[in-house]
Amino acid sequence: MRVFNGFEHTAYIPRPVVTIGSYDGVHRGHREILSHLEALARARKGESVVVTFHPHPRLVLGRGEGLRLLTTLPEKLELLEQAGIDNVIVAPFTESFSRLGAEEFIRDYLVETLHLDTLAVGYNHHLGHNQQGDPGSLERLAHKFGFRLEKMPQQRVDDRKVSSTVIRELVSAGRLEEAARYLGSPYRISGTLSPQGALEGVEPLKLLPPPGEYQVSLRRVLPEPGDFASIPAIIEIREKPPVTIQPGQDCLCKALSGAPWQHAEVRAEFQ
Ligand SMILES: Cc1cc2nc3c(=O)[nH]c(=O)nc-3n(C[C@H](O)[C@H](O)[C@H](O)COP(=O)(O)O)c2cc1C
Ligand SMILES: Nc1ncnc2c1ncn2[C@@H]1O[C@H](COP(=O)(O)OP(=O)(O)O)[C@@H](O)[C@H]1O
Repeated sequence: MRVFNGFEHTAYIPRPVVTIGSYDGVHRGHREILSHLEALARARKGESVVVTFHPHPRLVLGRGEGLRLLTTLPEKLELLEQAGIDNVIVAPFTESFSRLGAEEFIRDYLVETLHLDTLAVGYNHHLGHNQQGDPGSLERLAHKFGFRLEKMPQQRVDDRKVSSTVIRELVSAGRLEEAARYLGSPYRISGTLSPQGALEGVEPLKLLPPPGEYQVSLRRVLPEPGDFASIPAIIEIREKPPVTIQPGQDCLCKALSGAPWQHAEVRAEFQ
């Protein structure tokens, strides 16, 4: 998978089949779009492209109060790679970028820079300034600029709509099995293992489950020959400091002293 930092750094992509969004969590609704994107790219003899934003739009637009994310950027990229995506463009989301209208954005970036073949969006997708570009106006723009538009129906699990918001609520309530069902894979956190077994450097914006002890399966992000694929561990999420969260100070991996992966980047997957 190729990752480009911004549109100005993209290389040539043949017949781009594109989708756009925050993709926080890369949940089952997202995955449906992604597998459709892959199938379309193969059928069109092109390549799949996910355009995602960093930082999360809500943090830039002043609606990020208390927002915690299901995935850090590296976690999101790993999940997109596992989904078989060919290219990801990480668009720096700034205030001035957010002021672009849907038409301007599509013309300048998707048509003139990428030369897109197809745009695939979910049933409720909005883009552009103040989210003015709804699926109806995207249809008009597809006609005007001559690309194909594919709209995906809503995905439900247990007869409930899958969304990043629903999954954030489940994780916040410690309902990690249900969260995993909506995500399509276990909820995970990443950090560096200290010799004392603490998980350090956890992204401050990462959503953590409530304080308590949890069974996890721990694995090295970059496995080395001879590594166990994963080892069972218990993670203790501590009460968060009241004002700011210092990276690494809010969770502790117990029962790992003597574990072989000190100083290594690890992922803990909640059971
Ligand atoms: C060019 C462009 C401009 C955007 N401008 C805005 C904006 O003004 N306000 C906004 O909320 N989202 C904006 N977005 C972000 C998307 O609409 C994004 O999908 C949305 O913020 C998702 O928000 P949610 O997670 O709160 O549903 C823009 C996206 C693009 C591509
Ligand atoms: N449950 C779902 N079913 C189908 N598509 C979905 C679902 N949830 C999100 N999507 C689509 O995934 C794409 C990326 O969504 P995103 O911008 O991350 O917002 P969301 O917070 O809704 O997941 C959008 O095209 C959106 O319509």
